[in-house]
Amino acid sequence: MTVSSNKLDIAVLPGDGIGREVMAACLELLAAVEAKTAGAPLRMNTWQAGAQFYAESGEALPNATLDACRRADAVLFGAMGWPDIRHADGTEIIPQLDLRMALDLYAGVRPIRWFPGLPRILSDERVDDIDFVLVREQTEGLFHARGRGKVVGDDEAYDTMCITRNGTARVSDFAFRLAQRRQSRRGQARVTCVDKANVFTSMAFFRKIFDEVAATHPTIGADHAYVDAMALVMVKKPWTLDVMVTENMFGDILSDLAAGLVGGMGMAPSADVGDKHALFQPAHGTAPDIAGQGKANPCAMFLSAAMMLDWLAEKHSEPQLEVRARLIEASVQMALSSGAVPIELGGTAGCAAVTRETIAALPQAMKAVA
Ligand SMILES: NC(=O)c1ccc[n+]([C@@H]2O[C@H](COP(=O)([O-])OP(=O)(O)OC[C@H]3O[C@@H](n4cnc5c(N)ncnc54)[C@H](O)[C@@H]3O)[C@@H](O)[C@H]2O)c1
Ligand SMILES: CC(C)[C@H](C(=O)O)[C@@H](O)C(=O)O
Ligand SMILES: [Mg+2]
Repeated sequence: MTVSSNKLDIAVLPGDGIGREVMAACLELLAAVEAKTAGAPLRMNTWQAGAQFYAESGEALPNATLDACRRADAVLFGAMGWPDIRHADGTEIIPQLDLRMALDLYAGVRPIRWFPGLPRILSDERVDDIDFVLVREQTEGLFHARGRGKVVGDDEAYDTMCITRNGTARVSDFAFRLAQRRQSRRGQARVTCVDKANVFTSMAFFRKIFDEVAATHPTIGADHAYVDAMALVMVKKPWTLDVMVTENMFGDILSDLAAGLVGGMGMAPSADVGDKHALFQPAHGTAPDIAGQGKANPCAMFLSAAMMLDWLAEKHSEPQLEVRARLIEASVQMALSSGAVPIELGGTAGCAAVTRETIAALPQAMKAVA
């Protein structure tokens, strides 16, 4: 790690499709933010990986890229995968899953927040209060089956769910510690275990371990919900939710549902966090339907970069990086509420316009953050 030189190394992996477009916009924003603030400079180094790179070179995640991610202080990631580029078994080239495993990024942190001023998806005015975080276990669950699934004859196929004590305990503990930090801001906090413990042994085990961890955090509320019922609550009263922790596949599905509540995938940032490493990426994919058209909403990428700055600020005791994170959030809010409504939300602002307006809002955001 590079704290001694006071520079922080960021491995930048733009990936495929709109991953490249939102990453270019994000690097522009980060440079503009850095030019206006003190604190450690970020040294951005771009590395190859992804489906397109696989099609060209036969490698999805070259060793040089993986090593750079291991060495870096953080990884900033666009999106990877392309529906036409697949392995022989029909699955896709998605090296982000290899990165999650290699760097042991066990907590998928997916915050969902409403940005006032945007056209509402739900008519209820309490959507303004939507502010929850989905914490997704990311190293096991049903994704344990990746590369291990089997087809028997041509009649049956099996993928196996794996839930371990350690995997569940550490992600549950992560969720409670996150709730604790939110409690200091909001006055109360609750972690909901989202499972399917009414049917599956593995899920009853997940809940049992969650309950054991909850007992070690007596000041934070804890409850449970079945994943199907949670899908309903997310749509009917998402403003009641706080922190949720769930199995890998459930978290993948619910996080897209959650993004829909606040405008779409372009509003959903995320962080893949481990004990040593962290990777920051929008929750969305490469969006082949709009790639190359300048229509991508870069806000999720911008907000993921803000999450990276917060994580680096805490890890390296660099409060100026936290200021930069607040600046990005404030300027995104100002750009959105001053009329740069992304195409995804029914507006006319493409990737370039949202980026331009966000950068233009920086001076005003600096006054608000000061
Ligand atoms: N983190 C990742 O890298 C990641 C995540 C999901 C999917 N993928 C991959 O991406 C490819 C496409 O997957 P998909 O279509 O299921 O999901 P997707 O997230 O790429 O797109 C789903 C829908 O959301 C829209 N969308 C997504 N991001 C947007 C943005 N920033 N601005 C505006 N609209 C946006 C798309 O246009 C599309 O209509 C697949 O190859 C998939 O495996 C990668
Ligand atoms: C692309 C895919 C492997 C990935 C996942 O399923 O985790 C994505 O959907 C996500 O949500 O980050
Ligand atoms: Mg997903």
